[in-house]
Amino acid sequence: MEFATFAQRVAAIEAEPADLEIVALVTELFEETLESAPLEDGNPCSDAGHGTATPDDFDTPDNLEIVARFVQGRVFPAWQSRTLDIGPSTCYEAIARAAGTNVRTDDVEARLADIGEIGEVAASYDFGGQQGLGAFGGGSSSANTTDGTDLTVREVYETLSELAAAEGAGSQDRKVDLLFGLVNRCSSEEARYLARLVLSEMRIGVGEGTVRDAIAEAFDVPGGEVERALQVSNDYGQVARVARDDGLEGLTQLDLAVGRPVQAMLAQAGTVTDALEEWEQAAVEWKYDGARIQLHYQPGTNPDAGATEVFSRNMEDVTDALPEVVEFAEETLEEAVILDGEVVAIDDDGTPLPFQEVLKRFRRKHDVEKAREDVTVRPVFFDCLHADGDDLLEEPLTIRHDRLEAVLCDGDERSRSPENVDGLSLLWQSDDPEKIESIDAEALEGGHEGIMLKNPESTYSPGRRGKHWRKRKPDVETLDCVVTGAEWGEGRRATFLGTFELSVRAGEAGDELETVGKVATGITDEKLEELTELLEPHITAEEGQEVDLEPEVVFEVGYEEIQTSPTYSSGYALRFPRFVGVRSDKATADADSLERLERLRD
Ligand SMILES: Nc1ncnc2c1ncn2[C@@H]1O[C@H](COP(=O)(O)OP(=O)(O)OP(=O)(O)O)[C@@H](O)[C@H]1O
Repeated sequence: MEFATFAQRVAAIEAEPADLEIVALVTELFEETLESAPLEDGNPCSDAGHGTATPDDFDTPDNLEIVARFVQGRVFPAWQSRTLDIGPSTCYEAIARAAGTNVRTDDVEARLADIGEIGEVAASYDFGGQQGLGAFGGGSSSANTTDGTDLTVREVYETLSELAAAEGAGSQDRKVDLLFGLVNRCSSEEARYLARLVLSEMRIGVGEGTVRDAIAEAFDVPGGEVERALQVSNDYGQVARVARDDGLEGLTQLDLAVGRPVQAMLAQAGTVTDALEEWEQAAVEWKYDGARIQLHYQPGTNPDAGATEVFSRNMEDVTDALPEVVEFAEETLEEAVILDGEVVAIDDDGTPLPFQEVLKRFRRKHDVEKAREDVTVRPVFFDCLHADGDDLLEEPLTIRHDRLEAVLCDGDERSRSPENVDGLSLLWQSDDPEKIESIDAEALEGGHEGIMLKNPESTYSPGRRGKHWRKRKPDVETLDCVVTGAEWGEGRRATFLGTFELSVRAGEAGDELETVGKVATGITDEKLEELTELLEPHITAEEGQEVDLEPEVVFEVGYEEIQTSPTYSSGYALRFPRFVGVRSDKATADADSLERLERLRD
């Protein structure tokens, strides 16, 4: 499929306001991939991610798989840790180079400050005159060869894969060269969507539900089964291809794979009364104050050679940052498992430390051993999604928990009481509010955050913030907001960013951002320096003291009240917002939504 055709279809989708029509247009787009040229042989690119995923995951993607991801603004499957790792400046530089010898990166940035959206900026240049300069980029990629043929979605995918693989010295130059090679072959319209794709800003209103419905429609398979297949595979491309090639039967055979992370099940805020009203009994667990982890363990042929991978709740690979978790897995586990849990920082006595301590370790890439000396972590597991070939998502919580307990203690230890099983989160079942209150008090006393109330009968729903898991914390609710702008301080604080603009997710697909306020209180000078260091690389435009920021960093903020307000684009404002911390374990997609803000207001 030509990239120009893709850009044209996507433009029509973007212009369409009605949800049902959008599904119809995405369905047509998927059907159209069938008519486009079949796979070229000998394609050098591999879809391999890492670890122990099944061979299915290593297939070379075809047009449908690529398009099913591109249309959602993704290049690679959600479960892969692979990223393009392109900052906005790389993209601006490639656009400037392709736009002509007299266009500089500054010009692109100036247009962005003016227009406010990178797609529109890219589309405002004419790249046609540069066709003969393809070799300029010096890359070997097909995108850099200018044989006069039109750019295809496959070439875009291959070049972006090559770009993602660039590492080490000179890799940034290589990325610019490769991207330049692509932009150079684009029409203005193609450049619009290419720029948005590489900066993860597709935002055409196509959410996960739209793609699910379009796959069901295009290949005549039940939506429910598509949904299940998406949950276990976490790959829209693969599910679309299987639905097309093997229909319903193929979809039902898609299973979890050790090494391929699954989206985490999430919780709502809740009370004991609500839980007991809805369920006969509640499963009660401590709410550990750490960071969510998903552990994948595959035993090796020799007992010491098991493969362990640890993922964050964003499915990022955090294995290297958490050697204690790897050691725990190697010492404790014997069968292939996928476990869901929390990694908690502890002091020398094993008492839990506050959440901010875990973050010092969580995504660390350098000096892990040194950091380990300063902060010790330990894993606690509360769910088992897969054990020894059995997928357990459809099993009730109590069965999954029993399996978890069995996995965490070997044969001899089975008789031990659960309290003594290392790494096991305890679970009590009760219909007695007083008993639950006493578990809560015990949790708080033990340094935990509160309790979780879970429906004992509930299945595991990846990616869902449903009613079956409720969290009960003594604090008032906080909001996790995306930082979309900031202001340089004054006087003593002139070199620090000081006031931070906060936004929540909005729109049908949750991929738009609307502002809700600015936070400036609750931040020490030391913290401001740290935040400036964190945010400065994400500045996209500056005017006077104000800066625009790429939406990459999530702040947890407290507030006294949510008011309606014409000042911010969401229509609401946080009253007395207060900085609580950086949620470095969260991506923009995990930030709170306008819908939640409205719910909290009620
Ligand atoms: N026993 C437990 N069962 C499930 N989740 C737990 C448990 N103990 C701690 N947690 C943590 O609590 C989180 C559930 O709350 P929620 O889904 O709202 O996540 P969140 O947005 O990170 O919320 P919060 O800021 O309250 O942690 C889980 O993601 C997990 O990290």
